[in-house]
Parts: sequence; C-alpha cells; structure tokens
Amino acid sequence: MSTLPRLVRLRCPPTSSSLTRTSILRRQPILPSSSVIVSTPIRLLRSATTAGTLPILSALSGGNAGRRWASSAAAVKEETEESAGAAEEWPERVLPIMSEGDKGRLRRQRNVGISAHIDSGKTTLTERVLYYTGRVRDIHEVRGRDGVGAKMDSMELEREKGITIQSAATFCDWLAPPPPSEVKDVAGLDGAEKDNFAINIIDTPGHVDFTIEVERALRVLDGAVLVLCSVSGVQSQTITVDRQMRRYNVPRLAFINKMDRAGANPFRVVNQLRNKLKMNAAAVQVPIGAESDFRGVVDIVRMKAIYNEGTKGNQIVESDEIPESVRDLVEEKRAELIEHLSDADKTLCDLFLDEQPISNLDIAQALRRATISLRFTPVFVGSAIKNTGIQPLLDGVTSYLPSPDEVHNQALDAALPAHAPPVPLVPAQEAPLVGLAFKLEEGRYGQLTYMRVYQGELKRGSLIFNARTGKKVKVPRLVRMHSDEMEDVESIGAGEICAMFGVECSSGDTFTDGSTSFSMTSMFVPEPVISLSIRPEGNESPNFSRALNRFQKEDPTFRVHVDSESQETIISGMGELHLDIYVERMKREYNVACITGKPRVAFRETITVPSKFDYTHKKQSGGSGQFGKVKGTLEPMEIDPDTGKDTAFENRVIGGNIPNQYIPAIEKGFQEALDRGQLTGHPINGCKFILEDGAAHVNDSNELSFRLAALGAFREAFGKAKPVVLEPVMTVEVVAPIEFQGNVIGAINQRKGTIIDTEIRDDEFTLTAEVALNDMFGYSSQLRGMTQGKGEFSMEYKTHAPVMPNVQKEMTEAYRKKQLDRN
Ligand SMILES: Nc1nc2c(ncn2[C@@H]2O[C@H](COP(=O)(O)OP(=O)(O)OP(=O)(O)O)[C@@H](O)[C@H]2O)c(=O)[nH]1
Repeated sequence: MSTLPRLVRLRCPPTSSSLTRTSILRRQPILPSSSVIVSTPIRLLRSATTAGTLPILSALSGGNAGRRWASSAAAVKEETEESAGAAEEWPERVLPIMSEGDKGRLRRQRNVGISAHIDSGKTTLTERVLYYTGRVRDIHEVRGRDGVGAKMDSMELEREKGITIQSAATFCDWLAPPPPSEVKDVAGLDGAEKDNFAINIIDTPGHVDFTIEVERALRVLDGAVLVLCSVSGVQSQTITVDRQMRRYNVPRLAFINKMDRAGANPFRVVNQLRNKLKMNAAAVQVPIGAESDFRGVVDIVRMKAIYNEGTKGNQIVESDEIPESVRDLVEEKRAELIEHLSDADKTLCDLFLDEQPISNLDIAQALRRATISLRFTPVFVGSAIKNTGIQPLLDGVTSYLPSPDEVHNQALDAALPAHAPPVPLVPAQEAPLVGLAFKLEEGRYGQLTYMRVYQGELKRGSLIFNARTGKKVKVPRLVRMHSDEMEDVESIGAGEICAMFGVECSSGDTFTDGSTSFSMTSMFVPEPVISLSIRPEGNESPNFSRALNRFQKEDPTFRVHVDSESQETIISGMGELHLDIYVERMKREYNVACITGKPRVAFRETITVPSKFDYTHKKQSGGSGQFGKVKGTLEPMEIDPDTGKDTAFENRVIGGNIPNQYIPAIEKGFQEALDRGQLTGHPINGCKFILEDGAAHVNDSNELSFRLAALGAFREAFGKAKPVVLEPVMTVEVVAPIEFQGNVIGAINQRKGTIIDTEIRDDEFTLTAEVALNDMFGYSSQLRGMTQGKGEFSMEYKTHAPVMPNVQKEMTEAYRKKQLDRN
C-alpha cells in the first residue's frame, strides 16, 4: 500500500442530485453507489389508482442495482416534474430485472469509441489494439509503405487518401485485471487474476466533414477514448468531439498520443484539457523519456514502471523500480491526481479531510466512480506508432470506463403523451427487445444495419418491429463486425453491438419485439453548409438516382433536392471534401461519372422578431369554393441542442374553430413555406409557426384551402418579422511554422476573419479564427503557397450568422432581378 502526503484542498464534489439534472432525453450516467444520495421514496411510475404507493423500483431490482436505478429514476422524476409543471400520474410500469447471468456477462463488456481531431492517430492506435488483442496478425500503417493500409480504413478511398471517412466497428477480447470496484483489498489491485473482457470499438473519422459518423457512434457507445496529439494538444475538432461526448453523456479517457514527436509535452495538453475544455482532468501516467527517447510510462496509481518489449511491443514488462529521472515528477503528478480527483469524488475527499492514509486501491476506485459519473477524465500517454503505452490504455478502458449496465439509457413510450417520463431501459436478456439502428451501409450482400441492443435479445430468424413504420421484419442474418469482415452469430445480447443484413430501415430507427411501443430518441443532425449542382456526364442513368438515394439514407447530413427554378439536382453536405467523396463514390461504386457545379455556400434566411398573422384564403368561382382562415404568430426559434432542429409548428387552437382534420394541411403549408425565403430564395431556418385561431366554412373549406392559407399567412408574417440572410461561419484553425505567422494573419484579415486565439509553441503556432465560409474558397492553395506547403488548416461549422447589410441588399436585389427576368 502506498500512502500520500497530506494535501490541503478542501473543495468537495457537488451533490449527486445537481449533477444528474441533464436533459430528460439524454442518457444519464448511473451514479456509483457511494455517490448516490437517495433518501426519499421514489414514485416515478405509478398509476392513478396507486398514487402514493411505495417505491417499486428499488424493491424490484434489489440491492445495489436497485439503488442505481432509483438514483436515475429520481433524476428523471425531478426533471420531468420540472418540465411538465404539476406532477402527473402515469401508468405503473414494472421494470425488468437483471439476472445474475446478465450482470456477469455485462461486467466484462465495454462499448467504446475512439474520437479525435484529424490525424491524431486514432486509426494507428486502433490497429495496435487489434494486434495486441489478437484480432489482426500484423500491424499495417495508415499510408504505410506495404500498401496494405490500416484494418479499420477498409474503404479503397480511405486507404488512398489516408483518412478515415466512415466509422468502423470491431470487437476484440482483452485479458485485464478486474475493475477496481470489484477488488476487495489493496493487494488485489495487482494480484487479482486477469479476466477476459469483450470490447466493441468504433474508430471514428477526425475530419469535420464526416462529423455525423462521430455523432452516431457516440449516441450508442458507453464510453470513449479522446485521442490528442502531444504537440498540438486540444485542437478545433477536439472541442467538437468533446461537445459531442457531453451531448450524449459519454464518460471518457484521454490518450495523449505521439509522445515520440519533437516538442511532445503531455502536461501542457492536460492543462489545455482543463482550460479549453473545462474538464476536470489529470494524468494517471507519467512518460519515461520523451521524443526519440520515449521508452515507457509510469502508472502513478499502481506506482509501476511499464515498458513495451518483444515483437512490435507485444510484451509488457512491469517494474516496481521507478526510474530516477522521473521519481520527483511521479510524486508531484500523483499528488496532483489526488487533488483533482478528490474534487470529483466524495469518498476520496472525505479521506483527505479525515487525514486518513490513501491507498492505491482508494485512488483506483475513486477514478472509476468519478470517470463514470462524468466528473473526471483520466489522462493516459503513449505513442501508437512506436507501440508504446497501448496495453495500459486498454487496461484503463476496462478499469475506468463503464459496462453497459452502468449507463442509464431510456426510451419514450409512444403509447403515452409526449411529455410522459422516459422509460429506463434495463440491459436484461429476458426483457422485451429494444435496439437502435444507428448506421446503415450498403454492402455486397445488401443493406447492412448496425444495431445497438439496449435490452432483450436479438436472434437470427426472429421477427422485429420498426417503431417508426410499424412494419414487421425478419432478421435473416446477424453478424459481428470486424471492420469490413464479419462473423455470423445466432444471437446478440442486451448491451452489445452487431449488424443485421436484409433489414430495411432508416438510420436512427428503433426496433422492438412488438410487445412495447418504445422508441429511442434520435441523434443531433447538423445543417449542411455547402452545396453544388450535379449531373451525370453522359445520359441519365438509373444508377445516378439510385446512388443519391442510397447516400441520403446512409448519411443524414447529405441532402439532395431538385431546384424548382433551374431544375438542377443539388447536393448539400458538411464541406467540399464530404461532397467530393460522394461524387467519387458515384464513379467507383455506381459507374456514374458526374459533372459538378461550383460549390456554393448554404445560405439561409430567418426572422429576427415575432410577427402576427391573420390571413384568409378565399376563392369563389362557381361551384364549391376555397376557404381557410388562420391566425397566429410567427416567432424566432433557437436551435434545439438535442435534435439540431430549429423550426417547429405548434397548434394552440382550442374550441374547434379550425376542425382537427385541417391542422396537418396547415403544418404542411408551413413546411412548404420554409423551402424558399422571400429575400434570396434560400431555405428558412429558426422560426416557429404558432397557430392560435382561425375559421372554416362548412362547404368551401378543405385541406388545399388551409395549406394555401398557411402559405399566405407565412408570407405575410415573414415580411414583417425583419428577415435576414444567414451565412455559415466557420471556426478555422491554422498550424504553421512560426516564420509564416505574419502572412497567415494577413490572409485571415484579408478574408474578413476574426482572430480568436493564437498559441505559439517552440517553432510553430496555432491560429484560431472565425471566418465566413463564403470567404474561405481557395484558402487551401493560398496557405500552401504562403507557407511553402508547411501550413495546415482545418475548419468546422460554427454557426449561421447574418451577412453584412450591404451584402444582404446586393443578394436581395440580384434575386429580385433574376425573378423579374424569369417572368
Ligand atoms: N509520430 C507519430 N506519428 C503518429 C503516431 N500515431 C499516428 N501517427 C501518424 O499520424 C498520421 C495520422 O494517423 P491516423 O492513425 O490516420 O490518424 P487518424 O486520427 O485516424 O486520422 P483521421 O481519421 O483521418 O482523422 C499518420 O501518418 C500516422 O502514421 C504516433 O504515435 N507518433
């Protein structure tokens, strides 16, 4: 046992209840039992007749699991009551109970994602993980000289370009010590026998153009590894990935890769995690040597030096002998770790306050609790390319990241009103099936649907129901994925990830066994920022529309529409690279070479103030006429952080002035009106149509009348609501050698960018700026030219912001002229 010097920091973690108050539809971590404060009876799910009865949840689940559910349920109840106003009565629901078998199976299961900024080394790291876990026989590098390419970059285009385009799922087994929460005594942390863990891994792309891949992976994973470069540290895309991880409450470890690079400084990166990402993070390892002298790591929890030896570092050698050169640093960083960890964990904090000795096991257990409850991020270091520090990271995944039953997932019950509390999902094999299709891929054998099973068991040959369409489908083939290879399986248990063949559905669909009407919430889909016209080079081929349909189904950020004025097919997406890849895939996979127009920025229009409408659509020309009257308000709307949606229709009509059967037609009219703004003809965002009143005529009212009334009302209100034209603004990050700093700043100023931050390191600098996407065309060749090819940049969508008034005036006039010419 190792004890620690006393520390004088008395900040205690906040109470659990304040930390669990996240959006009700988000996944919530289950607080470890030591952090849970549950003293009052919980009546989340009760019937009108049994209102006031005693808690059913803890009684049913029993023991520790019961308390965990209870804690989450308490949070849900609190949230729900807050958002729904007065407490309402809901039908009593008996939650499934996890068997001992379920618990045993899940305790050794991890579902993790690997995400990071571009080129941080995610794929290189995953390749090592696959090698050390025996999934691949040899290591192949991204853009390696052997020309094979990394296993997880299986697409021909990925191997050619050396970038990850699609996330790839794989699974592997890892022999690791039991999680510290299961270790009873101090000796057990080192002495306990190793166990086999099943790990599902999803390697996600770093490039912001493929951000939806990260989004959907994080939606279904229980934990993540955030990879950073030891030199570049927190970069623009790291911030995005961090935001995505927070959105889905994903506990994470940070891995500072590339410790072999000149200028490697992991502790600067830890500080950036704290300052830039506001993370409570601390290193759990100290590197032995750095740059070309990087030799291994010291685990500062167990106080062991760890070296990689043998072929490609496949042998781990542990020693109690901490090298002299890092002994002081190890002591300092261990004290720092405890200091930060006790901010996040009450048990450890109490040990502090009571001046009790703190053992290695105390730290390890606190690390697990604090990581799972999202209060702390342990930081690991290593070099994937030099095969150093990967196995200890895998031990970290099994030790500190949650198993599927330690994360609280929930569904909505479509049989209840929309504001009913969500239903906790229990990863019990015997429970009714609930699974989420989170990714689709068209393969050689038809549509491949990736599915996360949240509860119940998915069996080959079974019938499952699509909660969105209500359709029943048979599961003809079930596989576990290993990048582009697969392994047939008969069934998949709760908490696991698999893929199905031959199941028609869309990305984000929920599947059940038909006995429940549960549906899982969908994920956040960002707005496209760029579009271009596209047409086949030769004659129109059926493959052209076939390809576009398939890509749209696979990728919700890829959109296709036909411009009603020019009749051109327009594709929109997250960036030039995103669209280029689809154009290239049309050629390679569908044999359709295409001609594309100049990329255009996806402008939008919006309103800035609320405005009232009172509009009557009336037509009388013999026979039955048309009559529809709508009254209400059009008001600006903020983006919903959960869904990414910023337009909505709300029906507040009471008293039947507009018969119910016409309401969908009015909503349709509103949706139609959003397609084309009056200023420049671009789609409209950020507004809510509130229908308050209206009138109908016994003979002359019909759906068409009300649809046209809604269109007219919208037009009337939009003009009065001070509309503006919006353009996408990007966060641009440039990294270049220091001697080019002046030129880089000059070029950003010339493009009317706003510089947000500049960071100077030994001989390079990073500049962060916000620039309108419309002003970024041609930047990559300009940067190449002015930095002798040594500068790199990345950009990601930040927001849509109003264009300058003079630009709006020019755009509006040009649009008007075009309209006049056409007429
Ligand atoms: N020096 C050094 N280079 C590394 C290390 N890990 C990866 N690289 C290199 O960094 C480049 C990017 O590696 P990838 O593994 O493709 O990075 P990625 O994060 O998967 O890339 P994207 O998915 O395209 O964003 C490659 O040239 C790797 O060889 C490392 O530990 N040290």
